[in-house]
Parts: sequence; structure tokens; C-alpha cells
Amino acid sequence: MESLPWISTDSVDIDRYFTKVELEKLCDYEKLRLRNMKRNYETMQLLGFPIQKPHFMLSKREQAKIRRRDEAALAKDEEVDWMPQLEREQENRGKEEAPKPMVWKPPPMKTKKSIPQSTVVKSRSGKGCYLDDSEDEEFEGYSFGDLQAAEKRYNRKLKRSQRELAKLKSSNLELDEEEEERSHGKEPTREKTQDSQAAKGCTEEGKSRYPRRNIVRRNYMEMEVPDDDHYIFCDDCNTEYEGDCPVHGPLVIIKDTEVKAVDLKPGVYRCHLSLPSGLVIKPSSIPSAGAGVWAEAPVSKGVRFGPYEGVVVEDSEDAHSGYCWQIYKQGKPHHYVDAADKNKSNWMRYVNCACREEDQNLLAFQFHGEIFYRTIENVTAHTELLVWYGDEYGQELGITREDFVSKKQNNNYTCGSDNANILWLTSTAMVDVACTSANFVSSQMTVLTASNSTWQRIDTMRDVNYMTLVTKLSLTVTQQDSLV
Ligand SMILES: C[S@@+](CC[C@H](N)C(=O)[O-])C[C@H]1O[C@@H](n2cnc3c(N)ncnc32)[C@H](O)[C@@H]1O
Repeated sequence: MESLPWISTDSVDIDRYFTKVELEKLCDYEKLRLRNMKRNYETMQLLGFPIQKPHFMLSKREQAKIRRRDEAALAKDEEVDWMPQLEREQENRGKEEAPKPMVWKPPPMKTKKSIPQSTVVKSRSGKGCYLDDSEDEEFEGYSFGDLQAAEKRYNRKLKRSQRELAKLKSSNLELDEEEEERSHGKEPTREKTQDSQAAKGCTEEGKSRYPRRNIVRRNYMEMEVPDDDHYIFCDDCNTEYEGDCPVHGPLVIIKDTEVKAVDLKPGVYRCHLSLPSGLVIKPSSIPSAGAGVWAEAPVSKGVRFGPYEGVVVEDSEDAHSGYCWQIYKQGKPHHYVDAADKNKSNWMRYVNCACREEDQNLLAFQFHGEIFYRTIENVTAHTELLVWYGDEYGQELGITREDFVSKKQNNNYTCGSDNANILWLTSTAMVDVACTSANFVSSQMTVLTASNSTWQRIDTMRDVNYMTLVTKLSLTVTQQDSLV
């Protein structure tokens, strides 16, 4: 990749993936390469590509899993990802002294001494540590060849992603044509727009701000689920635990009201009867969202509702009722739970999607193959319970991540738009926020950002390298500076 000497990766933190001893063994060059890898990975992620995490950023458990998988694949003579230590092991098979396998030693556990050793701690944000102290072999360091090969492999992936981005761009150009035809009062000549339920959104106009794409719509609820769904995320520790948080205790479980077959009568549905006391189903606070679930009495933070009940649907084609949650198995989408049928579901089908982050009071999570909601803050009486459905369904409803997170974070950012086509940013973080929305990436917005007190046009969203550039630019000027 072309080097951009003025983009420093000094601030990219790699220290937390290594122990002090391991860090001491990494030379400056190795550290620089690892920082570059991490920066590239994060950039691609920001752009929404399903890119694989660099090996050194994986947890020890994940590394071990990959190693086992690759060993199994190698045994079957399949194509596998490049694994320097495996390659070395193979090459050295039969030689007298095989080098020690390269194993990352996890950072030492400092803050969680009180946690029982049997508890596996998993970090979501990367801040957590791993308690597993097995495989304590000493890290041998990267060889120059290892790093070169890793970078080559990484650059190949980057190129592949860039090609995907180019494809995306061309599909968006088609969309622009369609939009333009519309703006000139013409119906698009090509058969493009899918007719499906209107995006209701939280806006007055009730429609999405973004052009619609000729793609299969995703109107099922989805979330990022780790490989092992027996972990529960603790908001206070910002860490996932196997089972309940050993520090802040278990979630308070509120069970559904039991429904017996005899209770079901015409017009009286199972989903209504299952409602726990203290909650009520009534019109949503969101215009045109239909019914919603409200707390009649206060509900404290850390309360768990669920599981979400419905019919198991295997095919994504059949998961368009608007009441489906996607279920993951071993980190991959597996099936859906469809709560469309009122007699085969529970009250949770009525929980609507929050339009702004500050309105979200429930968090959906998968636990042992089922979906639960938990309160992430104290909910006052007469408040609607609102969850986040996932980016794609959110977009279908006219809500974007950008809208969703910006309100809360805007205090720190200066960001504005002179008209629909120009966005100016004075904060690198704002770029991050903007780029979490796939639609934003595809928009034809001109992005202006500031450097040396001058506003510059940046084709941010169209080129990965520019993207890297912008995220790394340190911007200091304020909105009062004039636009060029
Ligand atoms: C799981 S259902 C929620 C219950 C639904 N309100 C009802 O009355 O049956 C999902 C549907 O609710 C509506 N909805 C949920 N959140 C919404 C939002 N923020 N804005 C607009 N419509 C929303 C959409 O029609 C969506 O397809």
C-alpha cells in the first residue's frame, strides 16, 4: 500500500494485545506493521466490510480455535488462511529441533482479581482481559518474513475489499440516475424499486432520507452475536462474562405471565396474555409505528425479559414479517424466530425500535440460542420500552445509526450541513460516526474537512485510502472557519 508518511499510526494502540515481555521483544518495525494492520482493519470495518480481524488482535481463545480449525483443514488438504507458525511446524517436521509455536500470552489480569478463576472473561470493546492462563508458552516474536507475508496477505484482502467498494459505488451510480429521473418528474426507466411496506420512520415525512436500493430488504431484527452465546455483557464492566457478572450480579429475571391453552379465546391472543404485570400494550409514542409496550411502573436497570417467542423460520426469504429476530449459531446466522403469529408469540413482538440512542432503554441479546431484552437504564413509569433492531432494519424504518448516535455524542463534535449535499466535519470522531452508516458511505455527499485552517473537499467515502487519511487527520478548526 502506498505509504502516507504524514499519517502517523503512533496513536494506534497495540499494547493491550501483548504482555510487557512480549512487547519488549517486538522491534519498532514490527510494532509499526502491527499498528498498520490494526489501522487498516479498523478502517475497513468502519466502511462496513466483513473483514477478518488480524490474528494478533484475536483473543487467545479465538486464536486457539482458528489454529485447531486450520490444523483440521490442513489435515484434509484444504485451502486455509496463512498461518506462519503452522507453516513453520510443517516445514520443520522431521527436522531435529522444531521452533516453539508462536503463542500470544494474554495481558495479565489486573483489575479482576476478585473474579473466580473459572469465570471466562471476554471483552467486547477490547478492554477486557482473559483469565485463561493455559498455554503459557513464551512468545518468540515475529520474524521479518512472517510480517512481510502477513502484510501481503492483508493487502490482498484490502484490494478485494476495495473492489467490492468499487462495485458498490457503481451500483450507487445507477441509483443516482434513478433519483435524477425522479427529480425530473420521470418514473425511472429501469425496473428497480421494490415494492414493499413503506418505510415509516420516526420522521414527520415518514420516509427514508436515503435512496432505496434494488436489493432484498432486511426487515428482520439482527445483532452482532459472538461465537459463544453463553456470554452476557455487563454494561458496568464493559465486559462479557460466561454467565452472570461476578461483580455486579445477575440480571433480574421477569418472566412472562403464564398462558394456558384454555385462556385463549377468539380475539384474545397469547401474546397479549403473556404480558408481565407492570407493562401495558398501547399505541406507540412513535408516529405510525402501531402498538408498543409501555412500563406502567418503574423498571430498574438490569432487568431481563424474555425469551422472545415465535415460530422458527429457516429461510431468510420467509423472514419478512417484520417480527423476526435472527438467531446465530457459532457466530453465523442460523435461523429466525418469527413472532408474526399472535398465538405463537409473546408480548415482546410489540416492542418498537428506538429512533434515537437516548430513547433506547432495552438491549436485545442472544443467550443460549434465544433472544432476550434487558433494561440498560432505569425506566420511569409511563415510558415506552424501546430496543434497537439492528442497522439494516433500522434503515428500513428510516432510522440510521448516524441519527441514532449523533444526538448523544454531538456535544463533543462540530458537524453541520449547508445543504443536503455538503457535510462538513471538524471532528475525526464524527467521521467515524458518519461512516458507521452504510447508506452514508453510498451517498454522494461532498465531505469537507479541515486541515491547516482551510476547508478541503474529501472524497472520503469513495476511497479507502482517503478514508484512512480522514480518520487520521487531526482537525482543529471550528465551524466558524470559512468554507472554500
Ligand atoms: C416487531 S414489530 C413492533 C410492533 C408493532 N408496532 C405492532 O404494532 O405490531 C415491528 C414493526 O413495528 C413498526 N415499528 C417499530 N419501530 C418503529 C419505528 N421506530 N418507526 C416506525 N415504525 C416502527 C414497524 O412497522 C415494524 O415493522
